[in-house]
Formats: sequence, structure tokens, C-alpha cells
Amino acid sequence: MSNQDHHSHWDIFCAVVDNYGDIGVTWRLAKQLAKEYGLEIHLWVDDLASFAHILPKLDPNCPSQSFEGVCIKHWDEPLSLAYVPGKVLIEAFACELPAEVINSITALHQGGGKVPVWLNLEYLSAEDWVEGCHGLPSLQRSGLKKHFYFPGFTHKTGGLICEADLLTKREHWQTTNQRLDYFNQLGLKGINTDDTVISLFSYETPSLETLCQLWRTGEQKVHLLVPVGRSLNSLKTLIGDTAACQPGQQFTLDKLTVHILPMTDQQGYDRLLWSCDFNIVRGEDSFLRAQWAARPFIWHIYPQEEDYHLIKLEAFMALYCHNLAPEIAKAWKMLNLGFNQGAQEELVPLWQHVTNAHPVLTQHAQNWPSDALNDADLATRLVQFVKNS
Ligand SMILES: Cc1cn([C@H]2C[C@H](O)[C@@H](COP(=O)(O)OP(=O)(O)O[C@H]3O[C@@H](C)[C@H](O)[C@@H](O)[C@H]3O)O2)c(=O)[nH]c1=O
Repeated sequence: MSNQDHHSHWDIFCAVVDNYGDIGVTWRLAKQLAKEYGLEIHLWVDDLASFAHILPKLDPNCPSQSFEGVCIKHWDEPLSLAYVPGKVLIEAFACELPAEVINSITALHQGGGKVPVWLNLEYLSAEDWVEGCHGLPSLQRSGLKKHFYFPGFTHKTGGLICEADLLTKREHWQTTNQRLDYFNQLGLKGINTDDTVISLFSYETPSLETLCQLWRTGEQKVHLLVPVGRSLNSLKTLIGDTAACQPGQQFTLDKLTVHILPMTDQQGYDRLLWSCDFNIVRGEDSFLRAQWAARPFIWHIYPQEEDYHLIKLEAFMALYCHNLAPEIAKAWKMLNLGFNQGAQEELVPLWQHVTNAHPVLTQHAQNWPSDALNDADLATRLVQFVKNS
């Protein structure tokens, strides 16, 4: 037995492909495992500059630093920091692990040592096949075994990331009506109690032009809160040169006010979602956080080749609408599908339908988290999975 057998830490490797979803998901998981399970977590990230957008305190030039009980390490090539095998090795979203890591666990295996439980954390999907693939082993040429870990919405999958106290905190925030104070803290001006507030964190789509025109000419005052980033590219016809937009700016056009926000840390973004009447979210992590925010939302799913993402969208919508009144479910689904397909005028009646159904959709959104979580969240199931491995 080598000395390395005694290391109990977990390593999570994350390659930032584009956007913030890969790092967003792994950072949430790392924080939760450290806080709720007292685990020593090493989060290896190849792009610290991107990470700093959602963790502003991070120093992109520092190779090793700790926040919220997680040791964040720079994953460069060749690896400057030594990798020491721990209890668990997670490769996020099939990222290719560094050669040093593979060599190290292979040598350990060949020497008869105890190798880490090796998992590939997959993307979230509500499709049926996920249940059958969750947990399956894949035998590597080296003789090592890697398991596929699939997050999901049913009890036969790997579950969904949700911190133990999150829903209680969110409920307290909403019942004590902290949103106007929060908007003030963010420096947003002119939002009154009865105004409609919508957050926007999407990819580019012409649907936004149509919705903005609708909000502009409606009866109700609408505030659109837009963190700097890709959504702004779709607001050019509305507010002009969006490349020059700075956080803190706001543009009022008839009944619509667009507020440009800075990106905040994840806790700040959660609070934004909890504070809005409606959220437009994207990708994987903001999509899930909008569900925990218990408010109606549109999901702009990450586009994939041959429109595969639309299959994933349909699978989720079918699950989400399972016990929603059919007429409302139909309008909400068509609104989501249309938004993802860049629909324009067709969205107008759908938005109106969804707005009229806002109280029903909000009630539905409040019931959803317990249905989605089933018996346990992802971290709880993951810790159990490792114990059983
Ligand atoms: C707007 C905002 C977001 N965030 C966080 C929330 C999330 O953790 C993260 C955004 O991630 P997502 O919502 O998943 O959207 P994304 O588009 O950034 O990420 C995507 O990346 C692709 C590579 C993946 O394949 C997709 O599945 C998806 O995850 O940014 C903040 O922390 N502060 C902010 O102000």
C-alpha cells in the first residue's frame, strides 16, 4: 500500500468550453460538498478569467486559492501543481483529464493501490434514457473503471444540485418581500411595488425584439434586468450600441425600462431570480436556479447540432407541465418553443396568455421543487454513490 491510499480529498476537473455553465455547475457542487459534507474539495479549472465573472473575488493569476472551503487550482498544461490521487475523481462534462492524472491513477492501479472513484459528471437532461445510463461503468483500456453520473429529475437518476437550506432561504426572501431593498442595493432606480420585473440571461434571439416591443406598448410598467453579456446583442434595435453598454445604465422606452446589471456572484444571481416576477434563463445552471426561484420562467436551452436541444426542451416541458392545467401548459410550452426558435409575432398572444396565468404558473412553480427533487438532491446522492462504489 502506498501513502497515497490515505488521501481523502475529492478532485473535480472542469474545462470551460464557452459561457459559464460548466464552471457554474462544478462551483456550486464543490461549495455544497465542502459545506454540507465537510469534504476537502480541489476544483481544477483551466480558465480562471472566465470563472472570475461569477466569482469576482477570484484572482485569475493565482494558481491555488481557497473560497468557501474549496481549494481552487489552476489546471494548466503541463500541470504545474502536483496531482495527488484522492478518494474521488470527477471529470465534469467529459472533459479530457490531464495526462499526469491518468498516469498517476494508472500507476496506482497497477501497483495494487486503491484508486479514486472515477466519475464523469454529465449534463442535465429530462429525457427518459437518462435513468438507464445513470451509474453505468465504462471499463478503460488501463483496466480502470469510470462511471457515468447523470443528473436528473427522477429518483433513478443522479438528482439535481440544490443546497440543503436553499428553498427555505428563498421562501423567507420572498415572504419578507426583500426585493425592493435588493433592487436598491443594486442601484436600480424607479422600480415600484406594482411594476413587473423580468430578469434576462439568454443567448441571442430575435424573439427578444418582439417581446420588448410588446412590453414597451403594454399597460403595465415593465423593468427588464439584464446582466451584461449575450442577451444585449439582441437589444440593439431597442437601445442602440449595446457593445458600449455599462452596468448601471438604464434606458426607458415608453412602459419598458431596461436596466444593465453587472454580473454578480452566484448568490447574488440567485437573489435576482428570487426577486423577479418572471425569469428568462439559459444553459443548465441558471435554468435550474430559476426552478428553485419558484417563479415562472422561459428556458433558452443551449443550442446543439441538428436541433437536438429541442428534444431536450420537449422532454423537460412534458415533465414540468405534468399536472398543470392543459390550456396554460400549452401556451407556456409554445412560448418556450417559440423563444428557442426565434419566433416573433406568434409570441405576442402566447406571452399574453402566460401573463394572464401568472398566479397559476407561480403556484405551480412553488410546488415544482419538491416534485423535481424527489427523495434527495444531487450532492446527497453522489456521496451515497461513492459510498456504495
Ligand atoms: C448572470 C449571472 C450568471 N451567473 C452564473 C449562473 C450560472 O452558474 C452561470 C451560467 O451558466 P448557465 O446558466 O448554465 O448558462 P451558460 O450558457 O453560461 O452555460 C452553458 O455552457 C455551455 C458550455 C453548456 O454546454 C451549457 O449546457 C450551459 O451550461 O453563470 C452568475 O453567477 N452571476 C450572474 O450575474
